[in-house]
Amino acid sequence: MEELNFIPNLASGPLDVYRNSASFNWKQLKLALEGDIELLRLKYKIWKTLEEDPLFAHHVVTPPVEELKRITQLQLKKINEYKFLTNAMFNASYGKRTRVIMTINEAVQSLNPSVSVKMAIGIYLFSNALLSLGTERHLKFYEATIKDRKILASFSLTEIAHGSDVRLMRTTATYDPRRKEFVIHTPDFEAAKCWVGNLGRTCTHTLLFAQLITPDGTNHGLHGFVVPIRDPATLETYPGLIVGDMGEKIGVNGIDNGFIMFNQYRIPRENLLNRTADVTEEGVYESSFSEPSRILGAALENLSAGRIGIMQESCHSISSAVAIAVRYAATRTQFGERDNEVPLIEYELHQWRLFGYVSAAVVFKLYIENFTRTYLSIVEKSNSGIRVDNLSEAVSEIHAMVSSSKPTLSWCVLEAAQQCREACGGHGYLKCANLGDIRSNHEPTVTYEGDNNVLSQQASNWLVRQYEAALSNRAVDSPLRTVHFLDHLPSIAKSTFSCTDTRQLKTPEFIISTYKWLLCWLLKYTYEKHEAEISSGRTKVQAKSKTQVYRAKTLTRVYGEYLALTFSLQSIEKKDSELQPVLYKLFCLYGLWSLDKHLVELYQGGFANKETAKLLRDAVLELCADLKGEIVSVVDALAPTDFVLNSALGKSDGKLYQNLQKAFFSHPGVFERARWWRDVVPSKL
Ligand SMILES: Cc1cc2nc3c(=O)[nH]c(=O)nc-3n(C[C@H](O)[C@H](O)[C@H](O)COP(=O)(O)OP(=O)(O)OC[C@H]3O[C@@H](n4cnc5c(N)ncnc54)[C@H](O)[C@@H]3O)c2cc1C
Repeated sequence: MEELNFIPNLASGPLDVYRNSASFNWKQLKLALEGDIELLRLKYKIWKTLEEDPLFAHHVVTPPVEELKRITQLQLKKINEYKFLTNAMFNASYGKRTRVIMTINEAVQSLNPSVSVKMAIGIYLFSNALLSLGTERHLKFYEATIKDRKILASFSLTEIAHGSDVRLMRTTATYDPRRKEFVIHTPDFEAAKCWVGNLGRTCTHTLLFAQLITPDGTNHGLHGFVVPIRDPATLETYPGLIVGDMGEKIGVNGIDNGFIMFNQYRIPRENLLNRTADVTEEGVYESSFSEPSRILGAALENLSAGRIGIMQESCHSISSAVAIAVRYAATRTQFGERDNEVPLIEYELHQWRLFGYVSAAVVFKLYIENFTRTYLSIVEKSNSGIRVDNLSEAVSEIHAMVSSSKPTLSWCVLEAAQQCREACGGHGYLKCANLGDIRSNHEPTVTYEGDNNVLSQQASNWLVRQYEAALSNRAVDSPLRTVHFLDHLPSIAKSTFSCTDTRQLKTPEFIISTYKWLLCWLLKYTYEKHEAEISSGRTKVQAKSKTQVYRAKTLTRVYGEYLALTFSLQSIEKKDSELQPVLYKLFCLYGLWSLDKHLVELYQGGFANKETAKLLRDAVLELCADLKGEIVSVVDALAPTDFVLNSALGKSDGKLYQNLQKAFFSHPGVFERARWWRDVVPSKL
């Protein structure tokens, strides 16, 4: 236990009543959820350092948008100066270094999401792209970004008229062999790049995706280019560019999202990221697929790393939201019998509203920690040229996993933030509760790095392909074994609900086998509809579109939940025996609480009988009741420090009304007469 002394103890107070009934030590659970003591130590070091720095002090009143952008940029500069990524960590193996970078990102995100997004795009996404899409000639940009921090980058893909459908983007990069340069051009406002984080005010370079055109007029499709935007010394944009800031958004206002139009803007030929394809000095296009395994690894990294980062951040957002709402529920009393007021947490309705989300937070954390390790080990092997069996299939499977999990997690976290806000009643609506900021800063994650509904379609396409293979007795391409159960399709499809007691439902075996049935049935339901649409004369695109609602979309969500369950279960099985009882309960609650939302499909497909809904819902409520004595310590394990949580309702001392009074009384001008009083009182004439 001494090894966990770097985690500050919690102040004694009203929450002790519930803390004392926990069956486990919350610090040990915290370590189990983090998965690595050194990374946990680093997180606490970052939080402590930033707490002591006035630049990171919280704002009681939201500053104007332009000021938020200034502060965010200054905070990023300061974080660079702190050098949380030490030289030793920087020189460690790819897997270790990336885990450290991800931890720094998570720690910063829970304090100020705008800074972490700024850092993730401006430093890590860009430098990763240089390594994976570029070659030796781009190392100077890499060093200047990640080591010297002289470059702050942005990522320009989205255009005004095209976002999800990237193929039709219209920004061009035409090669001019005379001057050995690419000429970047924006034909009209609809083709302006937009939404680009860091572009509005601050970035020095952008990673631009544009249609590459050779002198013979051939369009070779979208390629990546490093494009200088501003003079780093003055932040003046270069001639030939029209760059603007997009103005106020409904969250993450510290980020300067911008738009840009290029007017015959020239960049050197060498700025094309040329790992997979190049243009010779004379203007001949050459594809260089000399090392297919490395190229695939590179593609994998680019596609998935950013979305994994979003999922890690989502885990932090849901952890903070449930910590605030559960601590509030344990200290806030309302109603009761004979003047004996009862804490909200005692009400079954309140438990049901919140505990499912607490279980989701735990399951997601364990899932993402486990999955990240698997993912990084595959990328590391492939980058270093070590043979990875079925790499191409693994790349497709990981893409499907990420494309289903990002929607499943980010939507669930958004629902959680809203439910937690409501569970704190009117006080939850105060800025000082922090639930509003958590919600609105999290919200765009369902859209950026791939809109959730569009990503879902990519995941279901992969799933249906595996189903087709299983139907025709071909091998399922699932090196990570996420759908290897399709080899037993006929027997799974025949299974039905046979439980007679809630105890039989509250087991990983029941939950996992029910999910397998559900996936098999949704695959059949989606596939058969698609085939029927094709038979009726629709095109493939039309048929895909007609299978989304109730079918493919639900299939993807269920697959995302199944992944969270199977990966977290693997992790729970290896945890300390003292922690396992509570972890299994949380696992079962998440599984059954999620299955409750799929009862229609369980009945529709003939799995359920007349007892199913009753037993399943009884089991959910029993688990909620069982977890009541544990839940405060569970959220203690999930929560960051009080400074980071920044909530008058969710402080770990549980002194709800004292903290609320302090927040009210310290609000600037709280007791002042309105400065504008003269404008509104009746004039004396
Ligand atoms: C805060 C924020 C930061 C961002 N940062 C960046 C950045 O740094 N760089 C960058 O390049 N971009 C950035 N973006 C843009 C983001 O990546 C895009 O908004 C996203 O890819 C979606 O594209 P879109 O907005 O054009 O939506 P559209 O593609 O127009 O989609 C609109 C809606 O239609 C639905 N839809 C689309 N196609 C289909 C279909 N086939 N079937 C059914 N429904 C469909 C989608 O689900 C969506 O709900 C950012 C966006 C936000 C909000």
